[in-house]
Amino acid sequence: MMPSPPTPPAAAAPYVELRSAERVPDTHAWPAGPDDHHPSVEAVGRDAVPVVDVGDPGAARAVARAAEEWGAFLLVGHGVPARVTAGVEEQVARLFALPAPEKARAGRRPGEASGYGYPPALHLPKRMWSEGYTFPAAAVRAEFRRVWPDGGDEYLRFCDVMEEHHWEMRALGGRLLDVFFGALGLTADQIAAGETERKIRETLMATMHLNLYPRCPEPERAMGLAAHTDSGFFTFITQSPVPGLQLLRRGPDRWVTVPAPPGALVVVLGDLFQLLTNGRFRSALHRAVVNREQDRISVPYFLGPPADLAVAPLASAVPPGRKAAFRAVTWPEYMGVREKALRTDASALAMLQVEDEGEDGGVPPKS
Ligand SMILES: C=C1C[C@]23C[C@@]1(O)CC[C@H]2[C@@]12CCC[C@@](C)(C(=O)O1)[C@H]2[C@@H]3C(=O)O
Ligand SMILES: O=C(O)CCC(=O)C(=O)O
Ligand SMILES: [Fe+2]
Repeated sequence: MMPSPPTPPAAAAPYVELRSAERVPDTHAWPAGPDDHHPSVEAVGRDAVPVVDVGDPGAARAVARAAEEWGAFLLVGHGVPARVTAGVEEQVARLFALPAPEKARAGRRPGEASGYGYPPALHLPKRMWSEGYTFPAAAVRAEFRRVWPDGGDEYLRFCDVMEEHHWEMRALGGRLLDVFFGALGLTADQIAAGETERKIRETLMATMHLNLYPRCPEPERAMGLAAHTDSGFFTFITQSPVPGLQLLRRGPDRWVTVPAPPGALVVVLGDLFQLLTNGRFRSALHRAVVNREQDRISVPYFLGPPADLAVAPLASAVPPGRKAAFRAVTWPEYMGVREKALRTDASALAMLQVEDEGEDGGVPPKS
């Protein structure tokens, strides 16, 4: 689900050199849109972003609460070495610091899933104040030959670091998935014996999207990454210590700035997880804002089903005697539905909802 009305896509302009800009050019200046009518607030009191320690015996309960209320949380106690996270940020900064023609060698062409370029699923009237690079996490070595065709030390170092990050995140993804299953009420035995649960855990696919948000001379006129929900199951976001990620809290609607405590990963739930949990866990509307002083890097690691796996509500998430609230869909099908929904200002999840005695299927109102 994305909040903005359908708008003509921005002209396929190449990235402008954002770092040296003294003003925000017209192409990047965002008029006050629906998102901007909500105030941005600090993450304190009832707006404190939930923190979950994955090693805590009460983790499943904490995850259930956060997933129902926020669709997002900060994850600690995950065991990913700080050395790996620091290495990733260093390598991503180095990648984006390469001269423009070197990055352009890996430019993502229309219809391609990977490469240097704009977020593939956001079609917006204005450009965003960021640079991006998307690739399947398992294909880092093949992908980055496009940037460093001759291989060499820089290439090898980049790939080693990204691969180690991928292994850590993939293992953590499987572990957190079981915590989510526990949060739905499954016992350890049921999780171990469940055929669907096993299939989902074993086939989880990972995509990485590297984001650089350069510091901006007029941050209030620019947008780092426009408001969106992620489409997959869930996303781990490794972010630099510079805050910028915001989550939309409802009633009254307000943007909450997610803190960036050292070592914490942000977990954001996606639309297919809302569908998988029959609407019990919610995907989170989020965006990234920019600031005047510092560049910010974020490295989201998207986990979702393989392209040919149809995702339907888990039996354990459908209340006894009720029908599943959504029809089954594959990830590529869902992307198509979402694209169509965007053009008609509809909610993609609502389009997949199955009528059932008029009860709430768990789709939140469009913002
Ligand atoms: C796995 C994916 C999720 C994503 C589309 C993609 O194929 C690769 C990039 C991801 C991203 C990152 C920025 C925001 C977003 C909406 C977009 O346009 O590209 C997400 C996509 C998503 O979650 O649907
Ligand atoms: O920069 C961030 O923290 C968020 C990135 C994000 O939401 C995305 O790439 O999908
Ligand atoms: Fe996102």
